[in-house]
Amino acid sequence: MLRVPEHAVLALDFDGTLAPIVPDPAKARAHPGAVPALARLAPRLRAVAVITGRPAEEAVAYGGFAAVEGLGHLTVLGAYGAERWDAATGEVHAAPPPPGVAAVRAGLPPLLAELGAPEGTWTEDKGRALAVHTRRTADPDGALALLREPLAALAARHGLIVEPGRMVLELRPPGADKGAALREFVREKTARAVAYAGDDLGDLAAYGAVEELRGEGVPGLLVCSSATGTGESVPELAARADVLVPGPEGVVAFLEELAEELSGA
Ligand SMILES: O=P(O)(O)OC[C@H]1O[C@H](O[C@H]2O[C@H](CO)[C@@H](O)[C@H](O)[C@H]2O)[C@H](O)[C@@H](O)[C@@H]1O
Repeated sequence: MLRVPEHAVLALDFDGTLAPIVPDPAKARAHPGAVPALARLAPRLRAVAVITGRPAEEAVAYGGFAAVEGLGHLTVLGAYGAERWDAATGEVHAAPPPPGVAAVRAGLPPLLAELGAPEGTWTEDKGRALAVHTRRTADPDGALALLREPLAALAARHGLIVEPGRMVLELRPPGADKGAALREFVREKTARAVAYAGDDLGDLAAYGAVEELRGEGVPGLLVCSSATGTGESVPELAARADVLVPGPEGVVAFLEELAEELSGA
């Protein structure tokens, strides 16, 4: 990446990587240093993308990514790649959600009541997916264990899959993942090097894409935004990463360092 920055794609996850984890998903915001660091870096790279499980428009708003000098060509791939926002147009492109999403939306409240989902269980309606969060319950891991199988069964009945994450089970359509989204973005930009930073299970697919690209001769760098000490780290991600940094603060420091190196290049 440092050797051919003008041919390199940098892609990053949002929650837990660019934005610190907070109890209320609606209050998540990019680390204050994230946008300035990306704005310094982006003009020196082929392209920069944020690849997230969030709806694209929400990630743009919570990230503060719109109308930023230096980020005029940023792309946000939301809903695991099913939605796309480009800073150059300010438009979001997405296919309509499949009908199974409406069926799951209707089926979730009675199922959660029937299961006795503990107080604090909260459903985030993302339009094309429903995410059931347990972070605000007294026992988040216990609540996840209680809900995991019944939610998987509900999702399967309506043609959806369950995407597990940090204190969340997301019921979403199959067919998109961060790996496919990253591969397609690298192809579109005809990039010759790639770096990806993530923190959660949903990022493993993007790690896989970078590893595949390496096999095809495209140099790749894997960065893990580690949640060490929180009980939420993903050992598989950490084991496959080239660089381990302590959460969004560490990611920002890493981006700043990279920007510094490239400004001297
Ligand atoms: O792909 P990402 O950008 O990492 O998005 C994954 C999910 O992130 C959000 O949930 C996570 O962050 C919340 C805010 O810090 C936190 O409260 C929650 O426990 C985490 O799982 C978001 O709410 C989900 O919709 C995203 O799919």
